[in-house]
Amino acid sequence: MGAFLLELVKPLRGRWLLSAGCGLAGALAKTAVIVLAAQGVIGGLSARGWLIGGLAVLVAAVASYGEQYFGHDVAFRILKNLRVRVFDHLVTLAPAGLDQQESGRWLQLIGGDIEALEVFFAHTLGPLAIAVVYTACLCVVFLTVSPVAALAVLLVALVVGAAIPLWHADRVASLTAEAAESQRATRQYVFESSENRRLSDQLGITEARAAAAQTQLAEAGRLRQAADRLQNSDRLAVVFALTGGWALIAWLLPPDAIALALSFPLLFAPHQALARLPGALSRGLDAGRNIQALLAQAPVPHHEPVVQAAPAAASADWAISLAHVSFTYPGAERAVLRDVSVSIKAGEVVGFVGARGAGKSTAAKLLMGWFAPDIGQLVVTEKEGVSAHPRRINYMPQRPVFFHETLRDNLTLGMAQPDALICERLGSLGLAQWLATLPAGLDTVIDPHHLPFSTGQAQRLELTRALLRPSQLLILDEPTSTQDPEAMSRLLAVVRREFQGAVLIITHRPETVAQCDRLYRFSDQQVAAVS
Ligand SMILES: Nc1ncnc2c1ncn2[C@@H]1O[C@H](COP(=O)(O)OP(=O)(O)OP(=O)(O)O)[C@@H](O)[C@H]1O
Repeated sequence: MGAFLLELVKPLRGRWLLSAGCGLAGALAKTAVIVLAAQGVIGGLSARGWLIGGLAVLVAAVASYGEQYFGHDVAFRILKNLRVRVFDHLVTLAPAGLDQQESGRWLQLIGGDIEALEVFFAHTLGPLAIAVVYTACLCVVFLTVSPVAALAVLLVALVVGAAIPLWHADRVASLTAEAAESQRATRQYVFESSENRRLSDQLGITEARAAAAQTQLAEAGRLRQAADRLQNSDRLAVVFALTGGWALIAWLLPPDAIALALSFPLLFAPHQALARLPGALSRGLDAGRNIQALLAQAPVPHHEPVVQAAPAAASADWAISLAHVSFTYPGAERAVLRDVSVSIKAGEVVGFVGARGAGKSTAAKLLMGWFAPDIGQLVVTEKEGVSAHPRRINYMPQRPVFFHETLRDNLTLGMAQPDALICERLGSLGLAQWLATLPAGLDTVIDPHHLPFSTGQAQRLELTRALLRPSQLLILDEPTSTQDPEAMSRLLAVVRREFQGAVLIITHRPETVAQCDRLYRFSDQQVAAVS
């Protein structure tokens, strides 16, 4: 873990050294100001003393600024680099690696964990390095007056900067970890609730979910406060340590070092800054572990089909099949599919039917090559001269997804498509009237949190999107779940008319089943062809 965290700071070590150097210079300059002030109070200060004091004030101010500037510069650069790395990695994990992952985990990683690392870099490594070097400098100064006094300084520095912060370290670490976990659960809860806001409204559970999220949020706050209280309670111990050290020093130092003795309790600010070390350290290490685990998660390689030549007399140009496939999800105990064979030919509309959880979507994911079968093969047969086989698959998931982009970009997903074609497709799916109501037509920006269309319209927009992307196999996962039977048969008629490739429909509804040329029924890990 330490190596991973150091590797993050390595490219920025120059700036980090500047920040730590400024911090050290600032701490030493402040110490000089305190001692010279004490000297001034007890017996007047020479002109040279005033000059040095004035310079020390200047150095302290400039160094403080430098420490903040370079320290935050390093922390924010690390934040940016990590966000880019995490995002790039998430892209490599999609789609199989992100399938069924908890949204709260991503939110916690991208929000909480990366920011905890920023705090970690800003408030642990720098202050620790400054405190260590500063202690050495302080000991050298006291050594010139009395070796025993230097030892006493070292002792007080160790008590204030190490022993007291470590006193409750275990308890603080566990409270901090609990607070982070509670925050993750809250994020998951809030995310799911806002995602399913319409459904929650319909079922009348919005209030209950909001109250539950509030309770969880309050619990995370309570745990964080408990950790803070524990760290704050150590302040009393610091006061005792400084008072004890002061008495010892006053007794040990010779009378001519009275200015040093007077200023003694004010010389340990860098050590007191370490009070938050255990909390920031444990949270930073925890966050580092989460991020490292994500970055170490290997992408599931796209599974390529076995390509075979189809006989010239074959009825279709190409076909894609699962041949005697068995499959268990990584980490799951029970196989979802056992010795399953399905096949889809060019031009067909095939339906996958069966109870919830029977493995219909899993079979579709295997056809798309998201996962490799444990046993059996993904096979594509194609006639000679058919250059592209159905690896160009369009998948319309159960839950429509929209981005904070214009309607045009939401539908084309960055592909250049003429507006006339987009409008024609929207019209054929019964959305022309709705389009006319939009203030800026295709340029209207869609806000995913305030969608300007119903759930049924959302599904038709998804279908428009699928029909706008050239593909050979269109997989529709529950495409008609929010449509009434009449609208649904109209939609499927449009798909049959507008789409030249093969269509695979995953469904529960008998009306949809009636539109299919052939059916496969999934049940109890098996599949049967229904004539
Ligand atoms: N990524 C995954 N990791 C682990 N288990 C999964 C994953 N995806 C699905 N499953 C499990 O595999 C089984 C089959 O799920 P699948 O989604 O294929 O069923 P389905 O027939 O499409 O159901 P539905 O009609 O509800 O969508 C279920 O028990 C599901 O919980």
